Amino acid sequence: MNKQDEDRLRQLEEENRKLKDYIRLLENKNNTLDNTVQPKESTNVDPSKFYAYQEVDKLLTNQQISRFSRHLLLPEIGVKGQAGICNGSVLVVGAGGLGAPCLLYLAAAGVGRIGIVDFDRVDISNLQRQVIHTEDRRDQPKVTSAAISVKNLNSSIQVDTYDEPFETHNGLDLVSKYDIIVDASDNVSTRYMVNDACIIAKKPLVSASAVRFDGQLTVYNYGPDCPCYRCLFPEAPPAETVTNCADGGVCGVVPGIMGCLQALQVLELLMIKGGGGDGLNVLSRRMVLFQARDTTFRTVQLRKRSPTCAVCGDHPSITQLSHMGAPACAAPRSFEAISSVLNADNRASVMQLKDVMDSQGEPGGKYLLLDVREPVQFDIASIPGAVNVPLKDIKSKPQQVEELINNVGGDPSNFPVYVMCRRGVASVSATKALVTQKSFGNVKNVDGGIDEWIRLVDQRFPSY
Ligand SMILES: Nc1ncnc2c1ncn2[C@@H]1O[C@H](COP(=O)(O)OP(=O)(O)OP(=O)(O)O)[C@@H](O)[C@H]1O
Repeated sequence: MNKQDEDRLRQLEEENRKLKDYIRLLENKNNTLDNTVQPKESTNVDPSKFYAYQEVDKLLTNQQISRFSRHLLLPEIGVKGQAGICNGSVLVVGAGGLGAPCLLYLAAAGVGRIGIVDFDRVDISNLQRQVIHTEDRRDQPKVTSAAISVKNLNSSIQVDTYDEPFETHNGLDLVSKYDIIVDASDNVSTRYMVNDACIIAKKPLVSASAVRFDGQLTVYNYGPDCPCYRCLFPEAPPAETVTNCADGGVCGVVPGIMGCLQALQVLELLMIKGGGGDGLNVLSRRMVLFQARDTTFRTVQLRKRSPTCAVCGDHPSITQLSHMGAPACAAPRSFEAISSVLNADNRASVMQLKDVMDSQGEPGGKYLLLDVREPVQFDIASIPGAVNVPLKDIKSKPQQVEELINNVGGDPSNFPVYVMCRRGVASVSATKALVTQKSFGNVKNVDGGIDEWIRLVDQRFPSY
């Protein structure tokens, strides 16, 4: 360490010591004001020595000084940084896996006004990672549940709840009410809408995603040459290439980590806005990639803002919000609509499958029940007698199915094959793949799959 650094360090230590004394003094003063607490005797500190900290009194209340003292002790945060946090406002889109930890840390850090927008209700499968919700709040709006937890943590902040989707008609209005926006949603359409709204309303956007064991984080629309989401992804990816947590799964801690990192970026932005945040580098034009399998973080440089970007480019064509892909809260396509592409001969209802099972016994010798889910899902639960051949194998090696039929002495040209999956989507593809093979003469998709089986036949089958 050089002499200059040593001097600076000594100076900081001295300032910290004084600040600690000052905080102690104020704590004593607060306690005196609070009649339930006996006043502590001040040590031998003379308040007249602390004229240098008069400014503190103006930026933060005494209660805030006591509450956030551990922040104030950090030179990077200091009084101005904390005041920036306390006076700041943040809108969090999505109170799910990312939003839950992010909201809790924003509240704990004292962000003055927090807006929460989500249209969903608390489901038991959320609790594995959405730590802001609780068992007794099942079926409650997520925004209400999140607001309760946030207020329990810090009653002094203002919480605005929006029990509705962030949409084309309300997005701009919502964004314009807050300093910083957090995208904690889970779908492409919302990502584009939130991005575009932030560009149009000139707000920094802290964006993250988490699925399986992977997380990503960046800050858009902040600093010179910073690209926006649309600069990086001008076209929405095909729907079938996007994996969400409900289908792909997610290790609960991963969104926890990424949501905390989002909170950190928000706090840095607010500190800087308040005039503090010395030495803090906001994650703009860089993206953090977290890989939980071997616990690695990687930071990659992002390309510059694109001058041809449709929303932040030199000649933007987008000035209003619109959808890229299906709206987040639109009802998913019904299984009836999905299976209607098949001929009636190639379809069976779950009740028809049940009748076959009741009359002919478990699948095996007289008919085949092909479960085309991934093995990891088949292992969760399956119908007795079902055989697991994942969709990709059916497409690449349909002869596997022929072998299964041959093994029980059947003739593929008329042996009944029922094809099933979780929701009746993959099974339609599998049925189509088998039907196009001339060798199979009696293939039926089980419409609606296991979800429908649970609804109409067996409620004891675990839903996931
Ligand atoms: N346009 C939107 N407006 C408001 N909230 C949204 C929007 N799009 C997504 N969300 C919310 O973002 C949250 C994302 O959370 P998460 O990724 O953990 O998924 P989930 O839907 O809660 O759970 P799962 O995918 O396992 O069913 C959800 O609560 C969802 O309702």
